[in-house]
Amino acid sequence: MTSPLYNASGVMCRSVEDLEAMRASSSGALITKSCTLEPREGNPEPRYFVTPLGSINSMGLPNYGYQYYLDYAEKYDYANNKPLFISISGMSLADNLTIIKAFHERALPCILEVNLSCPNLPGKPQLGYDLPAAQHALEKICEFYDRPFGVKLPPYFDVSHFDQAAEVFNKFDLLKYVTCINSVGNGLVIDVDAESVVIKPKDGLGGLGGDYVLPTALANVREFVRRLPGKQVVGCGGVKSGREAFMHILAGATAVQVGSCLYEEGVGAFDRIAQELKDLMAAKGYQKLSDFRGKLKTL
Ligand SMILES: CC(C)(C)CCc1c(C(=O)O)[nH]c(=O)[nH]c1=O
Repeated sequence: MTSPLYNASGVMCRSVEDLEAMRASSSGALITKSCTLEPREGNPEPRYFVTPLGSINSMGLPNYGYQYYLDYAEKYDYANNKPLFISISGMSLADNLTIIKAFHERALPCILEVNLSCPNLPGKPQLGYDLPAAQHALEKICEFYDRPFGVKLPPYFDVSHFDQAAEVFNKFDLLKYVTCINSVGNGLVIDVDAESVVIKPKDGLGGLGGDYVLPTALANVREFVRRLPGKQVVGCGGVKSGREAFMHILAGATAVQVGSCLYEEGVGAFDRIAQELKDLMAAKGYQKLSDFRGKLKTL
């Protein structure tokens, strides 16, 4: 069976070496690091920090520029390999459109995923939190892009925001899936002994991953599954064993991404988590994911 697990964008996917390690792993797919028009160094280090409860990062979009990933996508052997997703996070709408147009011209089988945590105009919230701007961006993309694509969503925390966001996404038939969630933004991890923050950028503020975000990730998956008929939801956030993968699928996820845990454990995480999920399903008498997908009970 093809694994329902793959990497969260940003982890094990910046270089061709990373991508080839993902392709050789037991994951069911792979996604690239969000790319920009030009290559970027990213933020000063330390910019990723591991804690007992997960991770905090302010990488700053380090990537080799979109042509690097376009080149990888052109050389990719789609007939004999798992699906390839390309994450796009231009520094402006114009950059996003330039990048998407370049991929569109090549008509490759890879699937584009627009990272809505991408920067907006200076001083404005990220696109995912500026829904009129997100709708405008999606309209400009769909003026020419005519193939299925997805978006990576930041976490939402207010029910009205689930409603407003879903209202935008439901306007776009080619938007076939959403990935919930990106890291929980602007957390602050403190080292008591050093009396200091743990990452250099943004005076220590960074996106949280791991155990910190699991309940928020599950809520976003379940709420968007309910609100986006005909679309799929990919679960991301807090997956470190078969149990969390099971939770995401029970909440309605079609597939499940692994970020912080993959960063720490490496590609062995895919084998371990898939086996744990298989064992859990067997113990519960489930043969396939659709036996329990979206069947979370309420009280
Ligand atoms: C936060 C941005 C730098 C604007 C986008 C890239 C990104 C980063 C990153 O490159 O810092 N980290 C995340 O956890 N999620 C992301 O979407």
